[in-house]
Amino acid sequence: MARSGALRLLAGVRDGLSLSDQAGALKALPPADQARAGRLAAEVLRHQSRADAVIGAYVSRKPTPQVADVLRLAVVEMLHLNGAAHGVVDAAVNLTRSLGKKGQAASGMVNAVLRKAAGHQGWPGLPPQPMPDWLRGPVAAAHGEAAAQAIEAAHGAGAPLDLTPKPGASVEGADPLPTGSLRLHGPAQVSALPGYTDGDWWVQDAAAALPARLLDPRPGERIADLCAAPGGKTLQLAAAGAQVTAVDISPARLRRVAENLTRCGLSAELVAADALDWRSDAPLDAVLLDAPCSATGTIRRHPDLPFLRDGSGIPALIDLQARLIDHALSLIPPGGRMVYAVCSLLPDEGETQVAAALARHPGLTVETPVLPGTDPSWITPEGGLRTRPDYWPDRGGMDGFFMARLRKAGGGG
Ligand SMILES: C[S@@+](CC[C@H](N)C(=O)[O-])C[C@H]1O[C@@H](n2cnc3c(N)ncnc32)[C@H](O)[C@@H]1O
Repeated sequence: MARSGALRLLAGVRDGLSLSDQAGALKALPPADQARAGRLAAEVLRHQSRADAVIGAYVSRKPTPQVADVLRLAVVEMLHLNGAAHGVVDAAVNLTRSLGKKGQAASGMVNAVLRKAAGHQGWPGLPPQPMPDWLRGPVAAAHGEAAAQAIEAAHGAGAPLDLTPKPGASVEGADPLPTGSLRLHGPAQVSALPGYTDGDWWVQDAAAALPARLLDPRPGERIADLCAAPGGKTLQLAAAGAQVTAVDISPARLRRVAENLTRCGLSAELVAADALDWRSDAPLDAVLLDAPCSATGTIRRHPDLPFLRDGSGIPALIDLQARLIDHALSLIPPGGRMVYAVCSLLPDEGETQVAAALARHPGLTVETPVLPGTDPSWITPEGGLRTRPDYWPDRGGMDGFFMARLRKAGGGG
């Protein structure tokens, strides 16, 4: 059942739906099968080019998209997830037969191809799935070819589960990371983990937890968290004792902020608004702007992203980010601070945005990030902090983020 669920999810991605858009699509399956279907679909997307290389060695004619997904799923199960060949091949043949007349005609071919693929020796040496050209070009230009390959390998490895603990909280069995996050390896049902109902922690990638730390919130400070949902950074700011206003354009996504705050026993003011139109009633001490972006730093956990995007939306995002930076700066007093962050691998959304903001705002400065557990080599020439999926390879990587702490001209600070 999980396999047919995975195929349904893959067909959805080919139709332009993200895996998270399809969260309700498998409701009829038991929860464990839904979870396994999601994991299988994600692994196929992470290794599609490698699976296609294996399949290509044994097919004489290009299979239909549906049959291609059955073949890819079986190859990934056998060669990557160490599934027992006989069970995987039988299941794939049955799934092919269930695809109607064309499937029945293809089932013999599927059986023959997969029996040969089961003995394929070259899987570990196959190159990782390449990033799409619109992403690979700028990443390789900024960081070099070796880094682009290392990032691709990190995308293939997927992501562990990171938690941000409330001050003083711990989670049994989780590895503490140098930056203060906790890391769990292997699949886990989040709501069944110790401390979930008590709200001792929330799910947040280790790199995603850095922008709020960079802002260095103090108890009692009034801080606006712009573009706040689902609220990982709002929770960090509130847990540090700040008076937080969380602004997001999406009321539905803000509801998730509310749920997370309630579970963790924290509070913040929630405002559903376009951040570009929002102004605070009372003076602010600081702003955190986690701007909407290409999300290309999160491909480890969202392997569907390269299949759904073609890069055409990026110029509009870059324009929006620049306008949000200018507006955020208008919200803080002279001498006030803001952190700009994006979960993007693209310099145009990170390093270049900050360089452009410095040029637009005379007197604006970037403060060198000093964050426990981060490496000085992550600091960029603009004075921001760049994280990449290939960092911490032995620990399981981290999301790609760019962040910078900006100090507005004037004031005493
Ligand atoms: C990268 S996510 C934010 C993640 C969040 N800061 C966290 O840590 O959980 C970007 C968010 O920006 C919101 N957004 C996009 N455009 C916006 C705008 N013009 N004003 C306010 N929020 C916006 C989206 O609804 C989305 O929730």
